Amino acid sequence: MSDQPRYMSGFGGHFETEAIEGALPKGRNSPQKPPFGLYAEQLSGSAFTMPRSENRRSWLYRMRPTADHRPFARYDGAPLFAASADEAPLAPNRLRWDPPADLPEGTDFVDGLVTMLTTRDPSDLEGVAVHLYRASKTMERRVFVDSDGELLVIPQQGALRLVTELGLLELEPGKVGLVPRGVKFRVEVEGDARGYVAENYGAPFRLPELGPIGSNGLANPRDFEAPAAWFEDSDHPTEVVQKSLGHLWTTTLDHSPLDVVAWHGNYAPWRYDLSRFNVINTVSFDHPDPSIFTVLTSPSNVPGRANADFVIFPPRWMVAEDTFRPPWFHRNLMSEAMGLIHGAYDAKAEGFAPGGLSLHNIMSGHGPDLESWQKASEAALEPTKIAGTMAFMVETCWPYRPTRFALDRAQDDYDQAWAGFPKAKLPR
Ligand SMILES: O=C(O)Cc1cc(O)ccc1O
Ligand SMILES: [Fe+2]
Repeated sequence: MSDQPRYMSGFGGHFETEAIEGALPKGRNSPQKPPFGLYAEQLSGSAFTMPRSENRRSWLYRMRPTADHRPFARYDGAPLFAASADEAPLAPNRLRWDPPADLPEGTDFVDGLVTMLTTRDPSDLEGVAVHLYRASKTMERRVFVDSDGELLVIPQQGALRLVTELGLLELEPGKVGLVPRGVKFRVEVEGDARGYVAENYGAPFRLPELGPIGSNGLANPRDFEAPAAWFEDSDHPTEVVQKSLGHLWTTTLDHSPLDVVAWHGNYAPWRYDLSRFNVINTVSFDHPDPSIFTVLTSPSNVPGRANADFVIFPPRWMVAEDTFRPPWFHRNLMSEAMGLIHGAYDAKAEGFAPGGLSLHNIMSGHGPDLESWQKASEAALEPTKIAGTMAFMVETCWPYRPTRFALDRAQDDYDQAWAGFPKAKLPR
């Protein structure tokens, strides 16, 4: 078995994969005696009885059952992670953050997670939280697992290697990776890695419907890569840090739980290269709603009103005629958290740096800052390419609430982005 990741292509596919030939039972899920004395374990990411289109489960064939563990105790090694929202009433202000200068130093991925924005409670099975991470140490002899939601990892600086129960995923800025709810993993890093994590407590992310766009476009299913089976046979004590019901817990196993030798099913991690996104936009006039840039959506119970949308603003041509091309001024029902992987965002000339974050919550007025508005109002409307940039948005119907850490570090002059607009001149 090589330590070189191998991938299988397709979003939501029913995969089967074995790291050792003959490890995967044929024709049944739970034979009386699985090959080599492996344990069969079903991991369900949906209720058993959900419709086929919603049903997600995989069968894992592992060296020991997950059930073999001792009790969990409170974990306090990641004090800024799993923090709840600040309890004071939240003013309807727009908020923005520079990349925090005081993210944890010298930590691994788990201890380097910092919760910035939260919605709902994980036990609602709805909502999304936005975290930052800084990791300069590989997770040694420990793994993390999140019972509260799936994790969309969005690197901004530095490469990560996700060693998951189902296989290996390599990520670097420009790629995103998803670890499903309940899947254990450790993160290996070289150097100082930073980025964002969207933790989705609700329905798992899926590709949006394409409607009149047709059968191709936006994120295409074949560009998603799930890992082939990979395992480690280690009898070293291994710590499991688990996030459950909004808190962190720890227990230590006498082995590595990354011991899944074979698996099959449609509940699996994946990675996706954002540069594969097929951007659709106007070729005539007007700036369409940003829903055209949706990579993934987690629906809520209200049709069309997402629990969470992961939206990107990739390099693209702007050709609209007689049009104010950047985002227009707007107020929304949906709440928008935005991050920047690299480059500059076309609605913000200043103050929104790679690694930074902004929050435009329910009904708060926002849009281009003064400088972006001035430039775009006067620009010659030739075809121009927006290049060298990748911003993203985690949009949700549940208004965000920042943590204390976030509130204490918000820029104090963000409102100035929209100060000084000239008054319209009406005919006399
Ligand atoms: O910059 C923002 O606020 C995100 C955004 C972009 C866009 O093109 C249209 C609407 C919108 O909320
Ligand atoms: Fe917006």
